[in-house]
Amino acid sequence: TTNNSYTSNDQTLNAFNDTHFCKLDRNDNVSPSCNVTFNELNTINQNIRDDLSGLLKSDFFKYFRLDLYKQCSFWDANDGLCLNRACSVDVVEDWDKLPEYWQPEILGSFNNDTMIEADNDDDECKFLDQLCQTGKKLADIEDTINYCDINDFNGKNAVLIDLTANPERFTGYGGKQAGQIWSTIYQDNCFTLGETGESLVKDAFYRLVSGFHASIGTHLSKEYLNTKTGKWEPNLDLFMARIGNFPDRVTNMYFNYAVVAKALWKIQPYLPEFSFCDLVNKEIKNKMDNVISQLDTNIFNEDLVFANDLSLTLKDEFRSRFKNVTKIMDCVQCDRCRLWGKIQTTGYATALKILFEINDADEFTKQDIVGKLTKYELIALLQTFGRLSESIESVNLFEKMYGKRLNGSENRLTSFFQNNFFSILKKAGKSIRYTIENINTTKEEKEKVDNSQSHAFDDLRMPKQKKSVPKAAAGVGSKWKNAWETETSNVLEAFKFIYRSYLDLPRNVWRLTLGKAYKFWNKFIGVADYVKEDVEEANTHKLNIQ
Ligand SMILES: Cc1cc2nc3c(=O)[nH]c(=O)nc-3n(C[C@H](O)[C@H](O)[C@H](O)COP(=O)(O)OP(=O)(O)OC[C@H]3O[C@@H](n4cnc5c(N)ncnc54)[C@H](O)[C@@H]3O)c2cc1C
Repeated sequence: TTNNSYTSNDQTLNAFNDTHFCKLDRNDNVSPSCNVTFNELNTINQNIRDDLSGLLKSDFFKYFRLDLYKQCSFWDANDGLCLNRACSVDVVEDWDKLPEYWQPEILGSFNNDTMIEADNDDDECKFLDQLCQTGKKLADIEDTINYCDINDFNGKNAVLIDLTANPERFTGYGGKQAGQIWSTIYQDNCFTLGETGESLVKDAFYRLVSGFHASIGTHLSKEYLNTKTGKWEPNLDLFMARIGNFPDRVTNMYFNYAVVAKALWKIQPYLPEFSFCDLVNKEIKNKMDNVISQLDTNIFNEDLVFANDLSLTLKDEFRSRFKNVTKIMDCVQCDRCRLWGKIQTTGYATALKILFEINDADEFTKQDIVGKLTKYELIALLQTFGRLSESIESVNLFEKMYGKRLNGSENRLTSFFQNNFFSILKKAGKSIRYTIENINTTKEEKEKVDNSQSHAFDDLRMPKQKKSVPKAAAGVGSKWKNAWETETSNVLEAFKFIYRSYLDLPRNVWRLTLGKAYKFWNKFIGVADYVKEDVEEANTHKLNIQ
């Protein structure tokens, strides 16, 4: 099933105009369980970005093993194959180029069966032991504390994949099949009724899934194929239609960032005990340390999600439902999407295991759980954090693009002609209508409208929309006086705008022509296009119509 072309249809443009993008209060906490604001997470993310990217591109973290042909256990998933080139995965075939610790002799034969079946003394066990220094047999790993199937990565059909050669981006996968997967995942959010703390657990589960979904949507909008230029570039309209217009989805991405960050923070004390193969050990540990030391415990309070009196059954249910989410990735009919879907769900599953299964008061369980993490869980955890880090960076990028478009500097000439006299008159007309309607609407009616626009998440404080029209005073006389003052100021503003626009026009046209001429000349003589169109800001005068 493919959904190859995305054009800005009317729905998108309307969505863009009515956007909620700027209505998130960046100084609010991300959620009741996170003692950190959106702004603080943005700063943390900026500080760790370079080290994290370097870490994820290192030979140790950039390879992953996965069985891309595992059968979907939920339904017959043969009704839609993604045949786009972008859906495919390039697997590693040139083994000679791989670092020593990924060589088949060290990994163990790919024809061996799953980990559980693996002989305790075989090379793969030794390799994993070397990573975590557990000295424990793999068959000992308790499956009752896992939030994913950790055998997924060792099946006989598992292939080795270089993640840097297969970035997560727009693939064209979508339609009924992808929709079915998402709706099945959201249905997993139906917990047994009547359990204590059910709503918090349900809320956490929903946020995790929605944040994961939003993060994918952000990546595919950030790296979208522009079919005209053949380049991968950010698509603001697509981002707004899928994520930007939904503050709860943006919030959920930040929530997921906090969850995974806290899990990483929790394993930091055990970092010296990890052994990442002699060659890269020190370098990897330094980088991990640089990243994790920027995080702190307040980012997320896992104890608030699973309340103390929470019954074990509800926790078991949470675990098995999340396991289902990781399993349903086998039904994704686009290999590239399945790869990243599996990595991220495994990353979340690992974070949940660290957060919810470790008993802080019991040092033995801590060491036991962290010590038994497999290489794949660790890679998935870091890669998932990397995906979320990029999502947050992208949200900030899209916000800048959004601001630019709103201020009209993206297309100055178009914006100039859009703001011609007639559209100003139209805006002024709307404004008069709005003023009169506002005067005639009773206080109760206004409150009703405001309440109907309230959002699903109570903890997400959305600043009330600023009313630019002055509040009508009690008397009818002063209402008409206010309306008259507003309208005269609008008419004056309109005339000022037109006057300034005609003054600025020759200069803006000259700058635009010069910019284009530079570009054309560079293209003609074949040098890099170093002159950006927005090098010089054009003179713009903002229209302040009320
Ligand atoms: C596991 C998986 C991985 C994928 N990876 C990729 C990829 O790498 N590249 C790619 O191009 N496509 C990928 N896709 C496809 C992509 O997620 C969309 O399904 C596809 O682009 C079609 O989008 P859509 O607008 O029809 O709505 P969908 O994204 O399919 O969403 C279905 C419905 O869910 C609701 N919804 C949407 N987002 C959220 C949210 N964050 N929170 C709550 N509700 C929401 C909306 O009501 C929406 O109509 C993947 C799909 C899956 C299932």
